[in-house]
Amino acid sequence: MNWDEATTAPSVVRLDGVGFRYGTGPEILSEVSLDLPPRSFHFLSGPSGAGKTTLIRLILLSVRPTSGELRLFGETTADLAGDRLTQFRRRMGVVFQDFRLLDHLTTYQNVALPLLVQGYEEATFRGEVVELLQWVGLGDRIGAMPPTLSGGEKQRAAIARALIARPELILADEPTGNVDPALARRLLHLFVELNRLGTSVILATHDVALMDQVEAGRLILLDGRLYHDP
Ligand SMILES: Nc1ncnc2c1ncn2[C@@H]1O[C@H](COP(=O)(O)OP(=O)(O)OP(=O)(O)O)[C@@H](O)[C@H]1O
Repeated sequence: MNWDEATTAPSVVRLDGVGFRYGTGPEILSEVSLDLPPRSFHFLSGPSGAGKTTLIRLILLSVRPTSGELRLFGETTADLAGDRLTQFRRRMGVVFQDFRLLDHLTTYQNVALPLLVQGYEEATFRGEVVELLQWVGLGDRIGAMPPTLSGGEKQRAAIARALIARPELILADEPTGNVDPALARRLLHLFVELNRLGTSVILATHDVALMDQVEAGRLILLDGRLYHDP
């Protein structure tokens, strides 16, 4: 990237004074502002119930701000609907806390699903899916059904599925929960490597020891407010 591109590239995620409540419930997020440049890596932390998953759902456009503005890839998202909304969502990959793998499909089919849904022919991506599964260390579990995978294997399958369509932004909600510290470090390094290749990463975690291993921005949610460290 040359200097001109670096200075003009729009923020991947920008929130200005965003507030959010579920229905008529209490305000979960208040006056949240955030400006994440392309190719950045941020941890998102905060106590249980602070709103980390909610913030991720907002960025994924699964729920909409009750106040303030959310911009993605330099564009306002307030009026997105239909095909345009689908196009925006396809620019993001997500690893859910509970994996959300489909139990009746193999590991390979789960990871290939986002490409099938987008209308690609299997012959065009088969090698790529296998290569990605090998990259996340699941080369020998390609034909396995999710109920037979360990927690760590399910997490890696969910990570591979989030990456297969080469998203510009990846959101991962506790992707290293439920695995031992050594595997957590390996999974973290998958995200670091991905970030080196150009993808922006937001990784929600409670794990301070994990955050200490990577030099990255830290976003901290506390009482509905978002703090930046540094
Ligand atoms: N669909 C919903 N309807 C109403 N309230 C909700 C809903 N989802 C979450 N909440 C509430 O919003 C608040 C924030 O929840 P959220 O899951 O975003 O927190 P979190 O920081 O991700 O928590 P954890 O670390 O435990 O996963 C909590 O008080 C939760 O009870």
